[in-house]
Amino acid sequence: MSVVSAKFKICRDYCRLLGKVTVLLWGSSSATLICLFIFNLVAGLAVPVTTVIWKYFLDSVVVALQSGNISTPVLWIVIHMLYTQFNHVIYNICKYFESNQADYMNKHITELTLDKVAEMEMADFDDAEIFDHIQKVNNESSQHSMNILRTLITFLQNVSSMAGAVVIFLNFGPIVLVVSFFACLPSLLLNIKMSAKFYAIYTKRFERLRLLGNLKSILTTYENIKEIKVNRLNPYFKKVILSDFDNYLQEDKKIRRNFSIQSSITNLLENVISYSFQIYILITVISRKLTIGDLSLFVNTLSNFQNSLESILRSVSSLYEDGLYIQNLFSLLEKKRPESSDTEQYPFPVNFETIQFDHVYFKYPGSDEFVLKDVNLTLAVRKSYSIVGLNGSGKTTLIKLILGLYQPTKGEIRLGGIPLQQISSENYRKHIGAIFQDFIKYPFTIEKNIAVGEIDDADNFARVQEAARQAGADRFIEQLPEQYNTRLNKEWSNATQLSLGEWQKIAISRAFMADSSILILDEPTASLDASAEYELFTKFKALMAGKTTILITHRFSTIRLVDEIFVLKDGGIIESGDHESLLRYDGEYARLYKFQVEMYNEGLFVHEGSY
Ligand SMILES: Nc1ncnc2c1ncn2[C@@H]1O[C@H](COP(=O)(O)OP(=O)(O)OP(=O)(O)O)[C@@H](O)[C@H]1O
Repeated sequence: MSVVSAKFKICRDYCRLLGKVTVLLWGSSSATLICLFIFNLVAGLAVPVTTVIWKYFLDSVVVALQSGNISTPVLWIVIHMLYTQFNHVIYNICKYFESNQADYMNKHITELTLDKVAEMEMADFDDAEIFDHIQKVNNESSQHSMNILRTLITFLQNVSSMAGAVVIFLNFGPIVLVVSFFACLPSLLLNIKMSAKFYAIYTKRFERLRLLGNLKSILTTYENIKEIKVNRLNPYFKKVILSDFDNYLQEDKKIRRNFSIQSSITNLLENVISYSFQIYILITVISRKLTIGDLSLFVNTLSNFQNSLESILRSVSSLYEDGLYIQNLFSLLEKKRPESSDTEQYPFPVNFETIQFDHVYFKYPGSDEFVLKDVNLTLAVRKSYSIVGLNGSGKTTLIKLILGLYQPTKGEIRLGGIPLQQISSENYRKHIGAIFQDFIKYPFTIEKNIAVGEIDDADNFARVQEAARQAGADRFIEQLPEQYNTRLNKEWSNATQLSLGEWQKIAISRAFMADSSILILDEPTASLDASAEYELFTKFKALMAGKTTILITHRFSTIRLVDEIFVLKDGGIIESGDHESLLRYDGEYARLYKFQVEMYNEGLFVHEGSY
C-alpha cells in the first residue's frame, strides 16, 4: 500500500470513527446533545466578542484622555461586565448539559455492552481474546468516551472562536491566519504519532497487564487469603507483579524523552512564526495609521486564533487517541452472531418423551481433540440418570451440550424428536434447570441468592422460603440475625460469610425454586457433611420427582438414587444400567465402586463410596 493510500485509509477510518462516536452520543440523549451543541457555539464566541469590546474600550480611553469625558469608557466597562455575566450563565448551562450527557453516555454504553455480553454464546468465551476485549471495553470505554465528549465540546467552542477571529481578520489580511494554520501542523502530526505509539504499546502489554490485575485481585479475595498466607505467597506475588513495571517504565521514559525533544522543535517553529506576525501587525497598524484599539484587537485576535487552532489540533489528536481506545467498544458491539439457520425454531416440546444423543462427537473451539466420541444414549422423561467417570472423562462437557451451551461437532441431540438447535434457546432454558459444582455466590441477600433459581418469580418470598425448607437451608438461615435479608459475601460491608456446605444448600434451594422439567445437578453434595448429605439424600427424591434428572457425582451413596447410570470413559459411554446390574456386570463401574469401598473400609475416605 502506498504512503498516500495508507494516509487516506487512516483519514477514512478516523472519519468513520467520529461518525460512530456521534451516533453513540446521539443514541445516549439527542436532546441534551443538541443543547450542548448550541450553547457551546455561543460560549465559543466569548473570546472574539470580548476582544472587540476591549478594542472599543481602548479607543474610547484614547479619546477620553484628550476630552476628559469618561462616560464612553465607563459604558464599555459596563457592557464588558454584562457580557462577562452572560458568559458565566452560558458556561454554567454548558456544564449542566455536559454532565448530563456524560451520565447518559455512561448508561448507554453500559447498556449496549451488557446486551452484547448477554447475546454471546458460551463458545465465544473459549477465545482468550474475548476476555481482553471485554476487559478493555470495561476499563476504557466510559473514560475515553467521556474524554471524547469533552474534546468535542472544546472543539466546538474553538471552532466558534476561530470563526470570530476569521471575521475580524477579513479586513486586515487573512493570509496571516492561513500561515498560522500551517505552522501548527507539525505539532499535530507529532501528537498523533505519539498517540498511535502509546496505543500500540498498550495493546502489546494488555494480556500481561490483565494477568497482573488478576493476580492482584487473587490477593484481595477473601476466600483466597488463608491459602496465600499459609503458603507465604505475598512476596512471590509482589515479585511477579512488580517484575514488569521497571521494563515498562524504562520503555515509556525513552518514548516521552524523544517526544519532548521533538515537541520543543515544533514549538520553536510556531513561536517564531507567531512573533514575526506580531511585528508585521505592528508595522501595518503604524503604516495604515490605525488606532491603539486596532493594534490590541489584531494582536489579541491573532493570539486567540493560534490558541484556538492549537486547541482544535490538540482535540483532533486526542480524538484520535481516545478513538483508538474506544474502537474496542465498537468492534465488540459490531461482533456479528453467526448467521442463525433459516430452519424453523420450535418452542420447547412440553410433552417430550425422550432426550436422545445420536452419534454425538464434540471438540471445544480451537481444540483438535474430541472430548466426546460417538455418544449414543436415550434419557426418558421423568426418570433420573447419573453420569459416572473419572476426572476429565467428559461428564461436564456432556451436560454443557444438553444445556445447549455448545452444539455437537458431529451427530445430533434430539428432544422429543426435535434437534436441540431447532428449539428456541430462550424457551428451552425456561424449562431446564442446573446447579453447578462451581455455582455463583452472588453478593446479594440470601433471599435473592435463592430467587435467582427462578428469576421470573424472584419477588415471591413464600416460594423462596419453601425452596429453602425443601433444601434444608431454612434452619441455618433462620438462626441468622437478619435471616433471609442477610447479605452474603464478606467482601462487602455488613455481609455474612457462609460455609461451603451452607452455600451449597443455598444452591440446592435454587433447584427447588425452579420448576423445570429437566434438572441437572453437577456435584450437588460435594461440600456437605455426611449427615447433611443423608438428609438431602431423601430430599433429592422429592426434587427429582416428575422431572428428567441428570446427576453428576462422585458419591455412590447418591448415585444409587437414580434409575440408570451411564459410565463415561475417554469421552465414550462404556456401560449403562442401574447400580445393582452394573455391579453384577463387574466392569468399570464395579471396579470404581469396589475400589472406593475398600478405601472406606481402610479408613482412607470419610464418605462411604466416593470415587
Ligand atoms: N473450555 C474448554 N476448552 C478446551 N478443553 C476443555 C474445556 N473444558 C474442558 N475441556 C477438556 O475436556 C475434557 C473433559 O472435561 P470435562 O470437564 O467434561 O470432564 P469431567 O468428566 O467433567 O471432569 P471432572 O470430573 O474433573 O469434573 C478435559 O480433558 C478438559 O481438559
